[in-house]
Amino acid sequence: MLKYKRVLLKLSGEALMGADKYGINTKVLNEYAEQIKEVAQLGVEVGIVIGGGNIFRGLSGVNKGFDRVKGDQMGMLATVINSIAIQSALNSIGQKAKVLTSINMAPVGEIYSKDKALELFAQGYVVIIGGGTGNPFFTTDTASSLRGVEIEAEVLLKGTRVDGVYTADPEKDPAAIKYDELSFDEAYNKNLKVMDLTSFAMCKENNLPIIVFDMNTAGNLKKLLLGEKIGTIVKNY
Ligand SMILES: Nc1ncnc2c1ncn2[C@@H]1O[C@H](COP(=O)(O)OP(=O)(O)OP(=O)(O)O)[C@@H](O)[C@H]1O
Ligand SMILES: O=c1ccn([C@@H]2O[C@H](COP(=O)(O)O)[C@@H](O)[C@H]2O)c(=O)[nH]1
Repeated sequence: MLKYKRVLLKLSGEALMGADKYGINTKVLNEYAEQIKEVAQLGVEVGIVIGGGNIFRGLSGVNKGFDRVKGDQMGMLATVINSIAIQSALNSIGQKAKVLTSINMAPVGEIYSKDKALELFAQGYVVIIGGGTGNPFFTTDTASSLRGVEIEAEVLLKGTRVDGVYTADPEKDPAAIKYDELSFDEAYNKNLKVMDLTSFAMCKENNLPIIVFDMNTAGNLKKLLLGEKIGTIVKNY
């Protein structure tokens, strides 16, 4: 039996690079598409927000002399490129999927609205929301909490390349210890950098639990949706 009927899946842009140094690794892309199709076919309504770190981040632009707002706009466009890639990979394996964008850019995708997203869910589409929040100075983590709350998702699934939330960044500190669960307050107060603070705050205020899990292990997404305990859950207690 399904544990969650409607979810917001946040995918890491950086994880989409796989072992490459830049851009989209098609093997990873296709594996993600297979996992998403598998749960969509079970009847789960899946909204997706994907990052852009495999292509461009506003802050790295600042280091190279770009104006922050322009850099962030470039970053938001990077998330649209990733969104189109996911849509295309899903379509090629027979899964209906559409991109909605937070910035007006038809014909790439229709402009995002809650109503449009729900209409597409009812028609069996996976809905990919590109362009972040549409505003600079935010991240796709915050976009995923915002869209997750808006579409009334039951959970925000953060699929990434680490298998949960740790006491410190596990990619930098081998002594870091994994949590099975923790509260938003703990995550916020300990400044655990797996999600940004704005995103944690938005989920806390709106009571949207987050599960951080390893999206690079095939089958994990399905197991989660069927109720298996994978990754780390962050929620209100
Ligand atoms: N306390 C922590 N626990 C787990 N991961 C952490 C922690 N602190 C930092 N991280 C890092 O957070 C990363 C996961 O975040 P995310 O999926 O947003 O990746 P990203 O590189 O920021 O991708 P994006 O391209 O979407 O911005 C992990 O790869 C990990 O290195
Ligand atoms: O609402 C948003 C979301 C994203 N950005 C910019 O895009 C890049 C890529 O997103 P990540 O979450 O870092 O993967 C981000 O660095 C910002 O520059 C944005 O401006 N507004």
